[in-house]
Amino acid sequence: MLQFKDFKKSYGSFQALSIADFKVEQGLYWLKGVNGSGKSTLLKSIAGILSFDGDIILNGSINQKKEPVLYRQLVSFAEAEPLFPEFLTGRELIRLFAEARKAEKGQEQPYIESMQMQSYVDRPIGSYSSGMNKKLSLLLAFLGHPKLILLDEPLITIDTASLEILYSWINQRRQQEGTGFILSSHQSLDDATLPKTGELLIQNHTLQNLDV
Ligand SMILES: Nc1ncnc2c1ncn2[C@@H]1O[C@H](COP(=O)(O)OP(=O)(O)OP(=O)(O)O)[C@@H](O)[C@H]1O
Repeated sequence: MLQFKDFKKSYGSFQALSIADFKVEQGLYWLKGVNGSGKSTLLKSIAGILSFDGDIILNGSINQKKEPVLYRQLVSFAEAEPLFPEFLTGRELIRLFAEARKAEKGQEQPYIESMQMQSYVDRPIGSYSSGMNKKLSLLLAFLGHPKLILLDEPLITIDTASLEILYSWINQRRQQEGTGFILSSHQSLDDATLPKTGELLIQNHTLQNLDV
């Protein structure tokens, strides 16, 4: 699903991550690591938001640096603490993302309904609570048909019922489209409704795969 080649990410003179050669097979992974270990840095690098040295390759051939448009259509990302333009409504933002990802018309509607966003999706985002904002960011990550969905701290802010809905979205995409997922979390999540392939651990600036 994902391959790192001579990957290095530094902030100024501080090297945050260094991954020589590492492959992540298709599946659902929990990305773990203590505060400051580099989880968000890694996810933002995979998403194409941060610059880095080396290469990240999707599905064996799509190099983020060589085919950035195609790559970004196939990899979506929901930030841990999303910030959106406050003057747009949720639905306006959904339309923008849907167009960029070439989503079919109306794809968002079942997601809006299952997450019970109907009452506020047409209101400006500036009026949203943090949980409403988080649900919107999760929905945006599912628009179109990405091959890989990255969710940074999906468990924070949303309530337990919404978490179950999110799990059902993830399971459905995995079953129907074979979508890959990398989810970061501080908490251990051994939930039978979300069978995982493995755990990725960031330690000492590098990445390990812990088989489960
Ligand atoms: N914009 C930045 N400028 C300088 N250093 C940064 C920047 N962003 C992150 N870092 C550093 O990179 C390292 C990794 O940070 P990152 O936010 O990726 O960790 P994290 O594992 O997501 O942390 P947390 O669990 O606390 O959210 C930390 O040492 C942090 O101080």
